Amino acid sequence: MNSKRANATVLIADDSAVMRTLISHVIKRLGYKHITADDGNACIRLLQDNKVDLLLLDINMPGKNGIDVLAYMKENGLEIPVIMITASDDISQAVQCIKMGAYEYLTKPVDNDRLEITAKNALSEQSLKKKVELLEKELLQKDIFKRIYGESQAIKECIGQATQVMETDVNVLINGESGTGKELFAQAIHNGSKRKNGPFVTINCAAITNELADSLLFGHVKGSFTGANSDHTGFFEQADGGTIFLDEIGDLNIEIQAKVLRVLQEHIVRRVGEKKERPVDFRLISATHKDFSNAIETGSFRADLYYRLEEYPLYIPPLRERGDDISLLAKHFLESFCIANNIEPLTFKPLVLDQLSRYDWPGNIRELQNIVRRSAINRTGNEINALPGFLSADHKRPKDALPEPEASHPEPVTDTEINHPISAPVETSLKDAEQQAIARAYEACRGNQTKTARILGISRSSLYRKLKKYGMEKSITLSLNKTP
Ligand SMILES: Nc1ncnc2c1ncn2[C@@H]1O[C@H](COP(=O)(O)OP(=O)(O)OP(=O)(O)O)[C@@H](O)[C@H]1O
Repeated sequence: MNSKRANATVLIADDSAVMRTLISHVIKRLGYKHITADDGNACIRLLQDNKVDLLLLDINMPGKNGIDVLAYMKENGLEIPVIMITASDDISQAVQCIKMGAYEYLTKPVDNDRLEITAKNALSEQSLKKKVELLEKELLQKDIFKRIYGESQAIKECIGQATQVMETDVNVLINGESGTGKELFAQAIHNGSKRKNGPFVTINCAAITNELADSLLFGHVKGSFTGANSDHTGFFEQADGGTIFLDEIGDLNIEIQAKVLRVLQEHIVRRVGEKKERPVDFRLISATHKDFSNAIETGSFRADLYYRLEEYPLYIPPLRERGDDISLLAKHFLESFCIANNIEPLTFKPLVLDQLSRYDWPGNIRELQNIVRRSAINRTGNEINALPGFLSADHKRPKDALPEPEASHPEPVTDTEINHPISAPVETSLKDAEQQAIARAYEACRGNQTKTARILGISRSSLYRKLKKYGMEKSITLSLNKTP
């Protein structure tokens, strides 16, 4: 017997003790676990408290009857197969139950062989349904993230997190260096959300001036100021039913921040020159490459707005932390370039791929894309064999430097490396101890943030925040680069 089905739990709900015993014997013989309820209310309680795979449900029970239980399951989205057990004069009720979604009905006295077959079929159909749902989800995920290339552990983690959050309506704050793909992720989250058929409105906050902010964000009515020649729908209203993406949110002027906060709290906008309030239904995704902790400390960014934006933080790692993704992306961009420009397929000489992978990519994927295009244009044959002066010397890593950390080439981290006792004096503050622990783990993992976070038992986003908070990111990176 399939071990998954052997673990199945069957709930038997019948007010007759004799029926419960008879059915339990059959279920036991099939190798399934069973629990029993003697009325409809007990059945609902057991459904609430247990993971039930199959329900055998009597129609006529005291308190809530079988039909009430079915109605409860429907209302609460409980998708468990139900086999109705009914007296032979209750066929019309049984038919009603099938219409309400029950899998099958059996009449009393229950024929054991029929019960066995029906229970087995119901469970295997259910497991097949779950497998199909899972496959559909995987296909959907592939489709949604199809523009995001990468096989590294780091990017897979980002896709995993984005998949989890996309079905919800929480605000997402995407953090990462410029050119890492923040906008691509924002779009993917929208495409995978229940708002996918609604608009996706992108605003570059750095480009919004104080004078135009109200009108751009909230709209205006004709004649409300000089030059307002017609009504204008603001960005928040344009995003009604969809997603608004506030890019470079860290650059939003402090005065505008207060206004954005109000809209986030109330989901109401008022156009300039109009008294009427308009409800707006949007989901907010924002992105920044900035360090918010400094901005909050210096008063240039409102803490209350930040906490609203960051209901779910998503950190996109820089390209240099994505190992083999550099070659993978370079080849992808080269192929796309050839197709788009109708030129014969080109390849990279291994030496060039090696040079690309030993570069720090301060401009991340955007920079890689540009360099691939330039090298394709400058090629002499079908193979790209040089990158004439394209890579800035400041960001090249010497040949004998440690390769950038990546999960697909994990550097073994020994217990002794990570389990150094923190030899701090008793009077050392918690903050110092935390800083030391992070520094040790970070160095032991050779700067691999994913591994560091795992070792410290915190999420990547928390690690990222802590590194920023202690101003450690840059100093640690520098010290790692100096490692002989
Ligand atoms: N994983 C990826 N696979 C393929 N293309 C990518 C990937 N990530 C980013 N790109 C491409 O790189 C470019 C930059 O991406 P994007 O604009 O999303 O980055 P960003 O982090 O929002 O940049 P900025 O901070 O400058 O706004 C785009 O052309 C995008 O299509």
